[in-house]
Amino acid sequence: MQSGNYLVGDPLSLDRIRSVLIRLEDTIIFELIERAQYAHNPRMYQAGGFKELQEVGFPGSWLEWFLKEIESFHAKARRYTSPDETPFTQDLPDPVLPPLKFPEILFPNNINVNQSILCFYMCHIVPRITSRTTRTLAATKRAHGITGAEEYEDDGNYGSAATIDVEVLQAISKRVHYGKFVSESKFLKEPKAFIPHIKTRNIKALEDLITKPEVEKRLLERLQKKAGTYSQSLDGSVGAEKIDITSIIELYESYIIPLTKEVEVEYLLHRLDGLSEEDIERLEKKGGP
Ligand SMILES: C=C(O[C@@H]1C=C(C(=O)O)C=C[C@H]1O)C(=O)O
Repeated sequence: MQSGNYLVGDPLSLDRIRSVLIRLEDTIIFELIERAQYAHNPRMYQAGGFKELQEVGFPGSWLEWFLKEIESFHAKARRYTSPDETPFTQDLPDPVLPPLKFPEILFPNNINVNQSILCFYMCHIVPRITSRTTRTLAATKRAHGITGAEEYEDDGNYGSAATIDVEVLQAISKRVHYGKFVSESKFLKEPKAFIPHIKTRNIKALEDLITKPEVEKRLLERLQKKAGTYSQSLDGSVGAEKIDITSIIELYESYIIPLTKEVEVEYLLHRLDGLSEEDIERLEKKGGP
């Protein structure tokens, strides 16, 4: 397994980049299993869902407040000076330490698709992965005479659930934005294949160039195995799986992979920005940035 730290080895080796994506699969699956142990708790995702937050001057949702507070601390610890970290929160504080000197691996860009990640996570993923726990909670409440709207979806574990939500979102964000490293690696391997389509902004041609169906197929097969193994109860009891495995496959197939490819294409569309014709010709002839 190659190091995930791009300061070690060839930072643009596609194999090394893919090994980082594979490691992030484990983080995402385990964190989703953790989140699935709590109910949906939909008020956590509603702006104004907690009057206590409004009273302290924060108009957003419980989860947005967690993201702001956690990312503000991480920003002071210079987390977002690293090119493989992308915040959800805007206007973060400056680091208390001078930024680390990272090698200029990526072409300058300000691609950030975290609002799309936040949207699909809250709207589609959380309700799906927590549905079993939510149903069990409702049955328990009914057994204690609590019926109607009070039955559903809320177990009050807002702090624990939001802490896990932030960890899942940060892992998904890192995975999706790693598409920039993937694109830089593929571009430098054969610039002349990409340059004409970048110049004509032929998105479909760029999508076809970066898409590797066999890699995606292997990923989904690996995910099925991993999710099946990780979600099993230790006693191997059937039906007590900790999470709906198909929800993890759907997360990747419908959201993570498509969004990663959108990041790859967006990065390529701006890969020649500011370069002179001579720079581009040099790229076409010899390769290299
Ligand atoms: C990330 C890559 O680029 C594309 C996106 C993939 C993904 O999001 O898993 C997999 C293969 C490619 O279609 C890659 O080539 O490894």
